[in-house]
Order: sequence, then C-alpha cells, then structure tokens
Amino acid sequence: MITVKAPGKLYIAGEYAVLEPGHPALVVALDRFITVSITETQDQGTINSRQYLETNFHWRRRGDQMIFDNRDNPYHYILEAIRVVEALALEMGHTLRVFDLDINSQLEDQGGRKYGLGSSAAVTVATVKALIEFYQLPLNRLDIFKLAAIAHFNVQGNGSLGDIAASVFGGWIAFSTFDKDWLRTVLKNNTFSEIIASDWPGLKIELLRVPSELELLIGWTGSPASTSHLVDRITIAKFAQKQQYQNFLESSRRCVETMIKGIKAAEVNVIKDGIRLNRQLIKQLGVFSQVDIETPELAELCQIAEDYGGAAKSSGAGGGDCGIVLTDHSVDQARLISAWNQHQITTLPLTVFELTGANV
Ligand SMILES: Nc1ncnc2c1ncn2[C@@H]1O[C@H](COP(=O)(O)OP(=O)(O)OP(=O)(O)O)[C@@H](O)[C@H]1O
Ligand SMILES: C[C@@](O)(CCOP(=O)(O)O)CC(=O)O
Repeated sequence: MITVKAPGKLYIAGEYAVLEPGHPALVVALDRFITVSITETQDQGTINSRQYLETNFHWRRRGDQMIFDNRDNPYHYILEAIRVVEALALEMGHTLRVFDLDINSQLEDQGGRKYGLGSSAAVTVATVKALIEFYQLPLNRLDIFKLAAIAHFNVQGNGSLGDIAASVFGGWIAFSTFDKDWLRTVLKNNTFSEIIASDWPGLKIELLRVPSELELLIGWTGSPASTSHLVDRITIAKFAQKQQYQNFLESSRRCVETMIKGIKAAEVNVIKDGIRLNRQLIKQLGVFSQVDIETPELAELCQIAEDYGGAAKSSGAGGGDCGIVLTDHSVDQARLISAWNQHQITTLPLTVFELTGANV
C-alpha cells in the first residue's frame, strides 16, 4: 500500500485578481491534510472516502477505460485526477492496473462542514501523487502541479489553481496563473507528455520566506461558501462593470507586488498595510459587483483583529469560510482570540506547512 498526503491552503491576498494572468496572489499551505492510500487489487477496485462513507464507489477496467455508474459519483476530482495521470502513464508505456483508493480528510469539521481550506485541490493533488507513485512515473513537483491543475481545471473550470500550487509546493508562495485559453487549446491538440514538458504561458510560482516575527491567525465563521459560485458572479460583473474591474485588477496587482517586496525586505509593516489595502480593494469589488464577499461575520472578525493591532481580511472567495490575520510582537493574540470566542468566531489552530526533504 502507498500512502501520500497533500495539505490544505488559505489565500492571504490577491484573490479574484489572481484569476487573470499577470496578477499575483499570496497563498499558504497549512498543516491539515487529505490522505490518499492506494492498494493494487484484482478485477474490481473501490474508491472510498471516509467523508462519503455511504457512497462507496465501484469500478472495473475495460481495456484502458474505467467503467462506473455515474450515479454513484461524488468523486469528480479524484476520477479526473486518475484519468489524467493514467493517460500520461499510457503515453509513457506503462500497463494500467486495478486498485483501491482510500481517502481521508482533515479539512472539514466533525459534522462534515468544510472550513474553506481547499479540499478539492488537496484531494486532487493527493490523488495525482498517489497514482504517480503507483505507476512510478519520474515526475517533479512542477509536473505534479501541472497534472493536478489540468484535472482540477477540467472539473471546476473557473479557478486560478493557486490552491493547487500551495498544496504541491507548501509554505508561502506568490502565484500568478497561466493562460486558460492556451491550456484549453493544447489539451485538444497535444499529448500530456508534451503539455507537461512545455512552459505554461503566464504561470509563476515563487516560494517566499516571510520574516519570523510575522504570525498567521485564522478565524472561521462557521458558514461554508461556494467558491465557484462566487467566482461566476464576479465574472458577470467583470463584463458589466469593465472599467471598475480593470481598476480593481491594476490596484490589486500593485498592492500584492508591494507586499512581495515587503516580504523579501522583511518589512512587517509593509506586509500588514498591504493586507489592509487588499481588504479594501476586495470590499469595493464586492460592492460594485453586488456580491457579499465580506459578510457581516467576516467584517466582525476583521474589526476585532484590527482592534488588537492585527492586519485582517477575508480569505479566498469570502462569503463565509475563513478570515486571516497577520500579527507581530505588538499583538496580544490571547486577548484577540478570547474576543473572537465571545463573538462565535472559531480560531483554527493551524500553522503554515513547509515542504522539507522529510515530508515531500
Ligand atoms: N474527503 C474528500 N473525499 C473526496 N472528495 C472530496 C473530499 N473533500 C473534498 N472533496 C471534493 O471537493 C469538493 C469540495 O470542493 P469545494 O471547492 O466546494 O470546496 P473546497 O475546495 O474545500 O473549498 P474552498 O474553495 O472554499 O477552499 C467536494 O464536492 C468533493 O468533490
Ligand atoms: C476567488 C479566488 O481568487 C480565490 C478562492 O479562494 P478559496 O478557494 O475560496 O479559498 C478564486 C481562485 O483563485 O481560484
């Protein structure tokens, strides 16, 4: 049996603008994981997720096809990840085999409510990593990003794939997305080996080291939000409010680039001010798009954190899920957390997950 894991993530800054190439976001991997185990079997394989226990998934192999009943299927990301890696394995001359997959997630609470920590990305990355080990494909981390990004893109279709980058590379990263029209075109005309070997136009993944006094606090509002639904609504506003959207893109780009410089120069105040400016930009985007990105619960979470000297904003698509706070020595974290508790905001006790030789 082979067991691999992939971490969840949170966006720190640059959300929505990062959907356009050339507009960076900051994103971190967190020390909560989705684990995938793969075991070779005969004839019939199962796909089994601890979070979907009633819906065991049965499949057979007919030649190079997986045969299953689509009505059983809550496993879109996993199946697409398998399809993509197996297509590459075939191109590389491997014979496909039958296996059981077992999935377990730490990215939701006991009651099955998601925290907004990128479970769809983590399950895709973990499945890709498991299959790559199973077929012993000689691939590097950027290859894994590309395969998982293709699988996720084929299912969700409207994300930047920064969540996949965080889950593959770990730590703090500056991420700019690639040209989606390019990917759509090459997927129709090229082999996976060719696509993996090419430079993806626009794609930039830079690993960053943040100053050690900078700490990340995460507050959870307890209400899940649908990222792809929120992104669709912003996409409508992008065409209806062209000029305001362009202004948003430009301001977000400048703001995140300043933050990246601040990180490299270890200037904590520049980074914190960047969070505050990015919060305002995203709030304005919500107002002119008429999308509730910073909900009243997220606004309260941020206000409390600001009262104690933290720099706070909604994380990711907003509409619920989590808010993030950057703190330094000047912030009394214990009092901030106790104020959050009094307002039904749950602190998620997570830290940034760095990939080291030992935990690749
Ligand atoms: N433990 C799991 N087992 C199998 N599939 C999972 C698991 N966790 C998540 N998924 C897949 O990911 C989907 C959830 O993706 P969605 O984009 O709604 O949430 P998310 O990625 O956690 O959220 P966010 O984008 O807010 O970070 C599920 O519908 C399922 O297809
Ligand atoms: C709004 C967006 O920029 C960030 C979404 O973040 P999250 O998955 O809601 O944490 C969308 C994306 O980058 O895919």
